Amino acid sequence: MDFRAPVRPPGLRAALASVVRPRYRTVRAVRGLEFALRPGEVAGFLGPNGAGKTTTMKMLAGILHPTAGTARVLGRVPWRRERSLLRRIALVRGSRPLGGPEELTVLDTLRFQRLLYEVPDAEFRRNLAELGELLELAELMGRQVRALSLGERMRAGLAAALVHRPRVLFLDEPTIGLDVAAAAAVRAFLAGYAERTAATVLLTSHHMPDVEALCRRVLLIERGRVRYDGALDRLAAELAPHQLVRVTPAVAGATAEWERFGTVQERGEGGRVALRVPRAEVPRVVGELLARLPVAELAVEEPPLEAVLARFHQEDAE
Ligand SMILES: Nc1ncnc2c1ncn2[C@@H]1O[C@H](COP(=O)(O)OP(=O)(O)OP(=O)(O)O)[C@@H](O)[C@H]1O
Repeated sequence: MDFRAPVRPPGLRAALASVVRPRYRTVRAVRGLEFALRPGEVAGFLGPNGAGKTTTMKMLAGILHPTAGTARVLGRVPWRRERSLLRRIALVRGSRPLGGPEELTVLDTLRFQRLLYEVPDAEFRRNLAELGELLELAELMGRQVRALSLGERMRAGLAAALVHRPRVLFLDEPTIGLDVAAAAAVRAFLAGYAERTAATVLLTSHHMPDVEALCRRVLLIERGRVRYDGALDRLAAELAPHQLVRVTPAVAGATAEWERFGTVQERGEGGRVALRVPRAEVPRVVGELLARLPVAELAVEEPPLEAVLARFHQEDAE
């Protein structure tokens, strides 16, 4: 997917010139991206800023027409915008949870969605009752959208996106900007929704708790291409060249020359340490530690996903 982006040099003269003779450059946002989701699957779609996640989601939701390539959602080409498809999918953007006029109340916004998606009356009332309860919308129904906080907007936006019971859900950073409790509530709601309705979900988020709560499979993209497609719990093993070896000495305060075994990452009470050890050397290091030191506890862990991705994103940017 290429964008034709205007190029505007700084300065008034250049700004005027660009009105008369605009110049453009081509931005390649997504290239050769290939993946398929099984029905009912909930997959995380990860990658650094600008990797092409939102562009991909917009194409799959029928909002953007790609300059090359093809895709199918529920067997249809999304950018043909067939009503039968649009009525079975939804895109929720955390940065803009509710479209439509801000003067409408939440209830009117939901009614507007009902008309747009031609949801039969009985089904609308049933879905509304369920979503209203799960998202605690009772107090918000009569309020104007413009007066809602970000967290309230997100709850109302989810109800608006789900009132037609989409089979496929594209979630673009659904917890962005939410406080810890609101983000946890949205996560719990989404996990419940996916399980109850068996919807297929593609989720982007820079918050690992979202991904860990919802997805067993993740796709990691980098500059518009798939870099990893597999189980979430194998992602760290795939990307991180080291593991953490946590050691608690049997005798409090007993130390070793830790630097001989790895890089000390943390020190705790009673001489506890966490060592960063190159993956291939972990068996040898564990063997040596056990042989040389009275050890009360020893554990080998994958490094935290946040740290692994942060390092990966940084390398990608370099
Ligand atoms: N309308 C546009 N015109 C020009 N370039 C665009 C346009 N939309 C996106 N891009 C560019 O395409 C690339 C991919 O952007 P996209 O928004 O898909 O990334 P993303 O992975 O969703 O990033 P983030 O995590 O920051 O939301 C970026 O380089 C971006 O600047």
